[in-house]
Amino acid sequence: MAARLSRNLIWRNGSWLLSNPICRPQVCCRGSTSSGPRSLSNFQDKPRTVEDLPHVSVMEMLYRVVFQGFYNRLHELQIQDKQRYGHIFRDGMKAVSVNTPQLLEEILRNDEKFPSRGDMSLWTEYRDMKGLGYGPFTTEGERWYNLRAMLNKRMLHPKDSAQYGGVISEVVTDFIKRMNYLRQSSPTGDLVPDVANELYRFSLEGIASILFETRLGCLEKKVPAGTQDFINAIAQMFSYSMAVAMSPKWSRTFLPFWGRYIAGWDGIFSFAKELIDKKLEVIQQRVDKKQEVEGEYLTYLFSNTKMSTNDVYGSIAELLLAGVDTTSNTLTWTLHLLSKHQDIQDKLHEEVCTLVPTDQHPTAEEVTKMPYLKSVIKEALRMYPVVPLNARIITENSVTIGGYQFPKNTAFTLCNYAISHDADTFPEPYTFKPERWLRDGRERPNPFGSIPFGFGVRGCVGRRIAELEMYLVLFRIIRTFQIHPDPTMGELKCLSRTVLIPDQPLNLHFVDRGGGNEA
Ligand code: HEM
Repeated sequence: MAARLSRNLIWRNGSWLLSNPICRPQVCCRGSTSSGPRSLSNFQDKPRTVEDLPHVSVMEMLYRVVFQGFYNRLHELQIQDKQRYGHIFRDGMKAVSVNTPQLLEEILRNDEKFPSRGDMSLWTEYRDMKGLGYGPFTTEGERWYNLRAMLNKRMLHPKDSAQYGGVISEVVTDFIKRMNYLRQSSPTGDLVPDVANELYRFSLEGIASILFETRLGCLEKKVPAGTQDFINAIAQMFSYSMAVAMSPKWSRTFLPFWGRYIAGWDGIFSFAKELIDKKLEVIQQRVDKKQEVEGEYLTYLFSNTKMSTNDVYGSIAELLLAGVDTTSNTLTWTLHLLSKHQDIQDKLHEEVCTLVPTDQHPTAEEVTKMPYLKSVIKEALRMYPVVPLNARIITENSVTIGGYQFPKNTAFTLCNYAISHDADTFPEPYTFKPERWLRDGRERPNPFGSIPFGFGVRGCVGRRIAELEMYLVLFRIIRTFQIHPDPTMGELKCLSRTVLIPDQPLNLHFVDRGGGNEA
């Protein structure tokens, strides 16, 4: 995601550009306009083309992003752009932005056999330099298709993810213990500072226990040194990616960004390789002794697919990177929203207490059948779509979207944030209302109004695992604690740093509900 977002703002040869700019249309065009979108009823005999769209000039985009400070509030810019330029327009990077559920559906229904989100050279360059394999983010075309066929198994279907319920439950138990330790160490006896950081540790521990089949110790009082280096390496790689994308290649020898960016990747891969190699050794020993080889995800990749070790390195690293910030920030926003809505929290508490006996931990099957719990997460993802922006490039054919005809290789920017705040689809779009998603006879919103995990064959491979992690941990947090806001904190705002993150550390009070089962 980071590389994709950075791609949107790449400075090359003195100008901002998108690596896959729109081709010049071959079809007839009738003059351009920047005065606003034309309604579909204006559609006449000849198809309208990209030239007929309202467009944002490069200078205007630069002014807003750099001088008006929207570079870390790109989600807000989506809302402003929608008001200014309408539902479909050419953005400052020459891609076509869409911001309604209907247009999003039109684009995604045109997904090809091998859908593409666009250039990932920021990530592939490192892999090429070091001779490493590509993972699901960086691979394209038929190779991507074959890779996904292997990765999807044991991950994509709810039945596949359910098998990780036990592993995740153990991580949840350690997380609750840690929350207790932190709150009890606080001056008030119930305050947990910087909840997002704790949820980051939880998500990393959770995904690593599935992928590497090993525990990293992120939830221990002191994180082991190797794990801490790995966490720092991820942060380093992400924090220098924008600077690397924006600086010309010739500056790499004297500006510090490239070296630090590469050092971040080195740290990520060396940690992942060490764990993968250890696992490979264990599997090999079992194979040599003709013993049955059983295990979780990594064992499956090695023993049931034809993936090379190099490709496993590439895929595991990308799964890991995609799975931590997304899950942890979604949980952060969910807890923030629940702390502000005690009525919704009470309703959720009632559901979790009714459906599972209080002396038992919930199973994967149980949590995935809880309508209110699922609606709470779905609504949090609607209000804070952690990936606020996505993309598609239609490479094979020309395509008609919203009555406009586009040549092949047109890049589309999918404005997830503006779409999921569309007032026609979601009345009171800035109000937290999990009820919107209940299947209790009421009319449900257009499904393309909120697709936080993307869509189709290129959609999120980790969706079911992320959902399971979030349901299991939220269930046990709500059963154990009542969450209250910290009144000393100011209003929590949202920043777009590849994913949507809070603009300040979120502190919350975790008041023991007195059930006695975990506290
Ligand atoms: C709340 C949690 C998560 C959200 C909201 C999320 C969202 C997304 C989105 C929007 C995409 C792009 C899909 C598209 O283009 O249609 C994506 C792709 C991806 N996600 Fe997730 N994700 C989450 C968790 C995870 C987890 C836990 C993993 C790993 C286990 C993961 C692995 C991936 C990978 C590998 C891709 C690229 C797939 C491809 O290009 O074939 N994600 N995710």
